[in-house]
Amino acid sequence: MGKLTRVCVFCGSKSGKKKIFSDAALDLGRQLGNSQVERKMDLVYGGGSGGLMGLVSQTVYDGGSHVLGVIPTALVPIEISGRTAGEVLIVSDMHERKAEMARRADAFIALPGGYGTFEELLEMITWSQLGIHNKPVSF
Ligand SMILES: CC(C)=CCNc1ncnc2c1ncn2[C@@H]1O[C@H](COP(=O)(O)O)[C@@H](O)[C@H]1O
Repeated sequence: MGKLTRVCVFCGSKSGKKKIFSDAALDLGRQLGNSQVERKMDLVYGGGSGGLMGLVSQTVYDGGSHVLGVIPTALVPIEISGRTAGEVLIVSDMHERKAEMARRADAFIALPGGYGTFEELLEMITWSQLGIHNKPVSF
């Protein structure tokens, strides 16, 4: 396995009811963005500006790592309100979004989320099982 430089994080478009969810998002964001930490990495994520997605992306960006959000055109008005942290790649549909996220990342991490997070995580696990990629998946 090559060096891990860019991680894809799947997580909720909402913050959820428990503080522990946003604590986990902040903690991961700080580790990825912090140059003092061995795990400093760039971020690929779903591009949303709210919920845990917004929290992780802003924290990684504030820490100084590169952030790329990948979002389908149709979801821009739904998942982006106000400013997003870092660069945004607008794609045509959900399939392209997942394919771009998978292609651009060296590893995948899922944080708490809803059905969307679950779907993304399971797809990366099944792609690994089928040998479509050989990248670590953690949750
Ligand atoms: C059309 C199609 C292929 C649907 C498959 N379903 C999905 N595939 C990929 N990402 C998704 C899907 N459903 C929701 N998401 C995304 O997953 C992210 C987290 O959603 P959630 O808050 O965990 O809920 C959101 O950005 C949401 O847009």
